[in-house]
Amino acid sequence: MERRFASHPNEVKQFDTARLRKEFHIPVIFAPDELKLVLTHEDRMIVGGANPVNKDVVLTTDLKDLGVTYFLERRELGVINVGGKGSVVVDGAEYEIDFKECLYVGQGAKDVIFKSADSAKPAKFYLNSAPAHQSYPTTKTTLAESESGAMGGLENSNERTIHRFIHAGGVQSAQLVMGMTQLKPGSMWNTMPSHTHPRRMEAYFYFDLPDDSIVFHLMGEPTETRHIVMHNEQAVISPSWSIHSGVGTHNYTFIWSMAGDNKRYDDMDPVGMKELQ
Ligand SMILES: O=C[C@H](O)[C@@H](O)CC(=O)C(=O)O
Ligand SMILES: [Zn+2]
Repeated sequence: MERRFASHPNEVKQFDTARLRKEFHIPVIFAPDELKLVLTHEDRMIVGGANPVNKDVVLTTDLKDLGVTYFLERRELGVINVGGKGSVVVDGAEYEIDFKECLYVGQGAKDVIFKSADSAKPAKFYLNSAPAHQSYPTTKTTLAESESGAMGGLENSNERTIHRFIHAGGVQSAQLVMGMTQLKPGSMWNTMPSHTHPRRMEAYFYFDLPDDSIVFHLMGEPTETRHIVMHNEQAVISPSWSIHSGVGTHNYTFIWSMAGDNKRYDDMDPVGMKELQ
């Protein structure tokens, strides 16, 4: 497991492109038959992926990684499948998780195994895990069961549908909040006007993006914005003090996830358009 430390905004102001990418950009989420994990010290969120192709992928850890005997001993997990049909087996109970479906796995689950239904169309499980000191029930949510709503408009090129899976009013968790936003064709902007939430960090994972398209992800303090170029199926870490927004050369979908002091989706400090620099 890769470990990244947290960054101070005064230091980040000095970063060049390579350093910004090294600290915040996660270029590889899926590798065949592997579990890829990045632990950031921003609220100790883990961002990663499991991509079972020719064999199942097991959620493992060792004493050096988390200092526990099994991964979810003191953590909870959110999973969204962005690939072919698959399933997640949690302590012997199998949950079929199809494209854009979500599984929450509560603290204390000992054995978590990721499976693909068809190796020609492997499942791609995007993963987020946060520390948890209380167990909540393992729960699957389909797109139709999620709390969804329309946001934005075509005149601002940000017509999109938001799906909230794990949040205060949905699937219960200790601190993890997770959902997915799908942009309509012709809409390129997410989360503009932008916001920060000093009470929670956030991670974005961009997908449904053609190979020859990119997203300029925007980060930084509102008066010190920077960009990180994103390709399909890549993630980016947003510290609590940073905006997180983006504009693509094509429409796309992204998964957002947060960890921190509360689970209130609407707890955001809006940044006025005229404040941005
Ligand atoms: O704190 C919440 C997050 O930044 C996202 O949910 C924003 C988002 O999905 C969007 O505007 O499209
Ligand atoms: Zn946010």
